[in-house]
Amino acid sequence: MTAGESHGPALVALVEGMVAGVEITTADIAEQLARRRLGYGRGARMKFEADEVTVIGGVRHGKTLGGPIAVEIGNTEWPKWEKVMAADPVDEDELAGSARNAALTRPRPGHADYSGMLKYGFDDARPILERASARETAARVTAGTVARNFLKQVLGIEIVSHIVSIGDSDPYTGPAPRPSDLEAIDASPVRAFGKDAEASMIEEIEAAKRDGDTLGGVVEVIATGVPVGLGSHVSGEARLDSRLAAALMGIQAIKGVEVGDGFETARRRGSQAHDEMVPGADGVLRSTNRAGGLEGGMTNGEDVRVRIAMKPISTVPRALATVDMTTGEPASAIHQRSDVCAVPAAGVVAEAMVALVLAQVALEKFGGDSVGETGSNLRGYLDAVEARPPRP
Ligand SMILES: Cc1cc2nc3c(=O)[nH]c(=O)nc-3n(C[C@H](O)[C@H](O)[C@H](O)COP(=O)(O)O)c2cc1C
Ligand SMILES: C=C(O[C@@H]1CC(C(=O)O)=C[C@@H](OP(=O)(O)O)[C@H]1O)C(=O)O
Repeated sequence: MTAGESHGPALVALVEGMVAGVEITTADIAEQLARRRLGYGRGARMKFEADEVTVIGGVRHGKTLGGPIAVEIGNTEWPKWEKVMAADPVDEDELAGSARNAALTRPRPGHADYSGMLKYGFDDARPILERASARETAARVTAGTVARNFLKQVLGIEIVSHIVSIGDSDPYTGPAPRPSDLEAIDASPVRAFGKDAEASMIEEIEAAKRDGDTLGGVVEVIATGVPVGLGSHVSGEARLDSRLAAALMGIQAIKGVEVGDGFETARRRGSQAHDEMVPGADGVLRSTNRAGGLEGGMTNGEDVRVRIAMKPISTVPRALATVDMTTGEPASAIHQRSDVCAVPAAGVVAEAMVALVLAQVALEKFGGDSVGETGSNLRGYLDAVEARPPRP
């Protein structure tokens, strides 16, 4: 669970259900938050604002305690917004003349402004955009860091993402990266895995910037070391593919989720769409992973691989046509500043969402209250699984 507004004093992330003994520090969270702020095409706000991490509860001397974990992500820009976003009533005089407090009455097509103003009964988009803003993803990345550490320390699962394309750039078509490639990917200004794809993405962003426009793109997330049998076939809600899709679609501006080869699979014949099995020395082997590690709503022991489609940023500098909600007249949509492209950041957020879902299904399967107990439950299961089928 997360709480907090974009220009509020802080965001809060609350993680429930994590076992005791997971190693996690303020520095681990800060490191993941720093990754989220990077990326060619991000707006000015990423430069002047900083995330201040304070772990409020659930962790002692660098290890989780088994209770809810609460983390505050303070916003260094708060002093500028103290009055405009105050929780308690503020004297009208104190707000008079404040540009920041001026009512935002020209909803941006593509953002939450219009529907939110009507649904929640506001004449000003401020109360809507404050919570709709993807600033909230800082809290998700924070929660995801706890899940990420748990997955790595207990199950050996690691997660990497990279940007496949931005706007109409030439998509990356090479082999999927491994977790050991993460540092190189983060060193790329667009979080690309491959120099050709990187150059094409940067070109797209430059062109959009010149034209006062914005861009979306495609992100791929890969989880390695995932044991067979997470998730379940027994119901729609239990299927891991549906849970991953819901979590990823829940990220601001994500409009599509693809599992494995996804839409491309729909164009293939069955003989070319699935991942054939052959007996190997260590069990069943697959020469392909078109399914993205998921069959029947369960992991099949291969890498989990998903892609997401992000729409272009809706605060378009060359402002889009809208209607002023006060006068009913045609108008230009709100624009003060914004990201041109936030796809690289969305990749880091997507890693966090995948980590949270995988941690949840792993804990459903293996249970336990401590790293040791969950680990021994996992080992018992893996011993049973590894004995099947008999080796030829
Ligand atoms: C990391 C990230 C950064 C974003 N930055 C902006 C931004 O600067 N300006 C903007 O209008 N939308 C931005 N968005 C997108 C909005 O949050 C999103 O368009 C809005 O929530 C409406 O999208 P929806 O239809 O998916 O809810 C960003 C999204 C993400 C994931
Ligand atoms: C602050 C963050 O992202 C913000 C997400 C966002 C939006 O509309 O989603 C709009 C921008 O904020 P503002 O309109 O105040 O410039 C981004 O900077 C962040 O990611 O930390």
